[in-house]
Amino acid sequence: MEKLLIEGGQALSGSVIISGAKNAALPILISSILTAEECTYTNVPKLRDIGITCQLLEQFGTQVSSTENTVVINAGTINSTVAPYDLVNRMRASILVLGPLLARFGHAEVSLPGGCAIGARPVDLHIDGLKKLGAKITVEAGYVNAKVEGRLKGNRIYMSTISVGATENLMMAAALAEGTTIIENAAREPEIVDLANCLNKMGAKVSGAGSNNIEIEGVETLHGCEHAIMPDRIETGTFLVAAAVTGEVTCLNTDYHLVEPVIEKLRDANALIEWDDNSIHIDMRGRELKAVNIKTLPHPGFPTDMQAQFTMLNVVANGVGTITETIFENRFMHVPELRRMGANIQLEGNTAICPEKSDLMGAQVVSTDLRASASLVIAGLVAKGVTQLDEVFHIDRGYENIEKKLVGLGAKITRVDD
Ligand SMILES: CC(=O)N[C@H]1[C@@H](OP(=O)(O)OP(=O)(O)OC[C@H]2O[C@@H](n3ccc(=O)[nH]c3=O)[C@H](O)[C@@H]2O)O[C@H](CO)[C@@H](O)[C@@H]1O
Ligand SMILES: C=C(OP(=O)(O)O)C(=O)O
Repeated sequence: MEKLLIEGGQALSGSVIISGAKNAALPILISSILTAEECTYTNVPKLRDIGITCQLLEQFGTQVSSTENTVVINAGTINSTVAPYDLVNRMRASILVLGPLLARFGHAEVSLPGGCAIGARPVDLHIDGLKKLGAKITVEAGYVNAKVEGRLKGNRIYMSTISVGATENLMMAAALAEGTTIIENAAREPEIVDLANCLNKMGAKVSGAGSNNIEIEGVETLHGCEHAIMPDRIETGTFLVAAAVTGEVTCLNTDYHLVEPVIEKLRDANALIEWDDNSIHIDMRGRELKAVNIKTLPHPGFPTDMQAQFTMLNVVANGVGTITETIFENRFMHVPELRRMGANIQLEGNTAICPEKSDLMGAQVVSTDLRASASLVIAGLVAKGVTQLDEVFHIDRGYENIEKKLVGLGAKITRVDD
């Protein structure tokens, strides 16, 4: 099992190149299912979840080739529409194949993703939305079986809960439906805009992505495309928080506008932030770090995927900081691990309160999920002594070369395998 050994106490300084966004790359790679022509994607991050997505696409019979950060997919050779448990189980976003497979082939059998460390994460909105488009869907023996006679039919779909994944699944399915679909109360995340832009390059007619109402005028076929994946706003935010507790960092190949909710909180924390067209500089040297108050919300609110990192920031900041998680019901798994390092965090329902600044000591801690691991790495950078982070595969789901990037900024981190 691989683990990270982090020797704390080094001031971070320098520049880091931000990778393409995992949460944009996953649906976009999956959207290649919608066409029999070749699609070329650049700025694809090399991540565990991207590897699993490629395996899943190959399982359907697609041809996938990758070099560095480019992935080329040809789904003209698909001969199966079954997404098996052993792959879906390894990555929840696999459920996103349901809409595209159904729209292009008229059938799909996709294993139900289970819950995960951060919550139950049901897929009812995906299923109900596809039913509104005319699919017949049953759930049996752990599989979602979906069928449609002829093409899906456009419809008005109101989402009772804002869901990123369901919005993406339905947008992809509706792209090949007959007639017009309107998704009301759609998610507005930037990754949805990136997916819509990519679909439009394939010949789809999607408008309104990034707003509450997305309109998709279905077309009969889609064609191949070339698309560069947007920068990862969560990786950007994670490096900004790492810098806020240790020194100064410039994030390159990113976009300030993607991280405005995070920047606002870093300014509340007393960070000096400067930015230009594709970089963001944060400097905390000689400044007092102040605890912040945060409530996670769907975009453009504060992202839940940055909650664990800011919980960690509050641990070492001056003053009282309060963080309320409203998206997932169990997203505080990092708290007991941070406590093992000496963090004073009180949990009251879905709120984590840091009443005062804590001095952290290195300890053996375990990753429970992706962003929890990121918060523990940041804790390790600040703590006295050595932190051993176990189950490190969680962080490899979403951070490309995490330890190499941090070492490039002056951190002392090694990966060991035993
Ligand atoms: C691959 C990807 O892009 N993952 C992101 C995506 O996850 P994901 O798309 O899974 O998250 P959703 O936006 O769907 O989930 C939001 C809330 O809706 C609930 N829900 C969702 C679907 C459904 O059918 N029924 C239902 O009740 C969920 O349990 C959750 O409480 O958005 C989350 C919220 O910003 C992020 O934390 C994840 O990083
Ligand atoms: C929760 C996340 O991802 P996923 O939806 O893939 O589990 C995340 O990126 O923080």
